[in-house]
Amino acid sequence: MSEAVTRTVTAPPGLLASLDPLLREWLPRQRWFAGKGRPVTGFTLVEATELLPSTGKLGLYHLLVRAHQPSVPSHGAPGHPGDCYQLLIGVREALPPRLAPALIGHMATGPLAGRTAYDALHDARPAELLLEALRTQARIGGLRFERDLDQDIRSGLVPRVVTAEQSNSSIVYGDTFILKLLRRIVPGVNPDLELPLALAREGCPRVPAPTAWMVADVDPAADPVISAGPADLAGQPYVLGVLQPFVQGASDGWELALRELAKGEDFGAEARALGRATAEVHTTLARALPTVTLGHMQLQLMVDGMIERLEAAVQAVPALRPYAEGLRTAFTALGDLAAEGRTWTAQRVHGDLHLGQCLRSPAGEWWLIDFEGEPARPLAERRMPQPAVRDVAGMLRSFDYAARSADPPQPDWAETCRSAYCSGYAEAAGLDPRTDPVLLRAYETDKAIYEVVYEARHRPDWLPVPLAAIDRLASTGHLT
Ligand SMILES: Nc1ncnc2c1ncn2[C@@H]1O[C@H](COP(=O)(O)OP(=O)(O)O)[C@@H](O)[C@H]1O
Ligand SMILES: O=P(O)(O)O[C@H]1O[C@H](CO)[C@@H](O[C@H]2O[C@H](CO)[C@@H](O)[C@H](O)[C@H]2O)[C@H](O)[C@H]1O
Repeated sequence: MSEAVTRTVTAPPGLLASLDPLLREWLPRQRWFAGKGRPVTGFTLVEATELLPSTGKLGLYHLLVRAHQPSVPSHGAPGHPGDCYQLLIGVREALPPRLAPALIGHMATGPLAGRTAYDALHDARPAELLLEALRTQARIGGLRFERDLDQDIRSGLVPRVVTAEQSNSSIVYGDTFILKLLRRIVPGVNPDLELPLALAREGCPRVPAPTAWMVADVDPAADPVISAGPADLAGQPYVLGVLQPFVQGASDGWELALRELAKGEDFGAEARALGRATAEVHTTLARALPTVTLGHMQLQLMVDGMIERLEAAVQAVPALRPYAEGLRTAFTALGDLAAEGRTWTAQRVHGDLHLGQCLRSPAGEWWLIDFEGEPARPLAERRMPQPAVRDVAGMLRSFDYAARSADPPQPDWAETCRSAYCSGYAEAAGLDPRTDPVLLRAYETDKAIYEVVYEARHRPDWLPVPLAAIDRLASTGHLT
């Protein structure tokens, strides 16, 4: 800790007021904005830290803001303060052309009137500043930068922002590290840091070990979610970002699968290796963190949750309505098994496993990333032990997604992958997920419903992909 740099700084009063009209327009256009399709009517400032003073050529502010959206059902509830977003706001006299895509807008009023605000993640200097803060374990205002001292962080690595479609935002440093900055921030232990740290402690080679991380200590009185919420949240840090080694030259499983499909090539061997990698991660998580036995009551709660999500999805996406009854049987069948006395082991899982979360290094090793879980679900739910089959179902859905995205669709390709994946999983875990078909079907159905809602919200052109699966799952109970 001797190297730690501590500075106490807050952003100028009135900054949020000047940004308010710009952010109302800019925020909803961002890929990572969770409240799509509904206007933002204002903001609450949860945290503001000046990283570079605006007196210089470049001002830099770290903000946590809650976006008010009264038309979002939960946000309409009395006192609901809206989702909290992490913003890194750069302020310049004028934007150089290379930063034009990062423009937020020109501030007309307030302490920085006449200046231009932009998303500073796209700019090298702010990105360098974050890495340096992590390297030196800085404390700046309410921001705390922590690191694993056993891993070396070289200074001066050149940053570049990742332009891929993401739920968060990432910066790659010299092909050595990748910093993921979470966008929607939830107070409490974040599985995207918690699980990779636990896996690293156990020496699991399938997951990049966190090198450094960034958290905010927020004044409970500044965040309406804490001041009005459960007492155990007060004092919990807000996890803002995680730095981890960059797997150089890696392709993600989704790209690879599409490439093989386009060439008409078999993906069975890779699917099998992926099954083994998933099982290795599951086995390690079960060793590192508590497991529980789910009895009738817990299972019934889980089934109720699935049915509630189905009902909410039918409301949100009317195209689901004709399938609702068929889909429901997947969940009631699971409830029936539980009522007969079946029990299941539950453990910590990835929670949103799909081909895009798997990276293959040029040496052919598979890595799993992004342990955040499904971002839209409450943190407490994402951190609950669950049957490991949940992740298996996510991957099985992903093979179907890839096969459906091919022109023409390739159902046999998906079937080969699905089977190879389960065999690989069984080899490493000693348990074949296909021996539990009712649970697997319930989870595949739950995931396909989630995907329908996700696509309707984020990528409406993709909606036919999960809807095709819904059609089969509702009528036959099988995906293929
Ligand atoms: N350790 C890593 N090495 C190489 N690339 C990575 C690594 N972690 C993430 N990526 C790349 O960044 C993308 C986004 O990362 P991810 O954790 O999935 O973020 P998000 O939650 O925003 O989707 C991944 O699809 C992958 O291409
Ligand atoms: O990677 P994220 O954590 O952002 O996950 C979200 O976005 C995914 C899409 O980018 C989405 O995954 C769905 O589409 C994939 C193809 O693009 C497919 O491989 C997955 O099987 C399918 O679920 C994911 O559901 C969502 O949470």
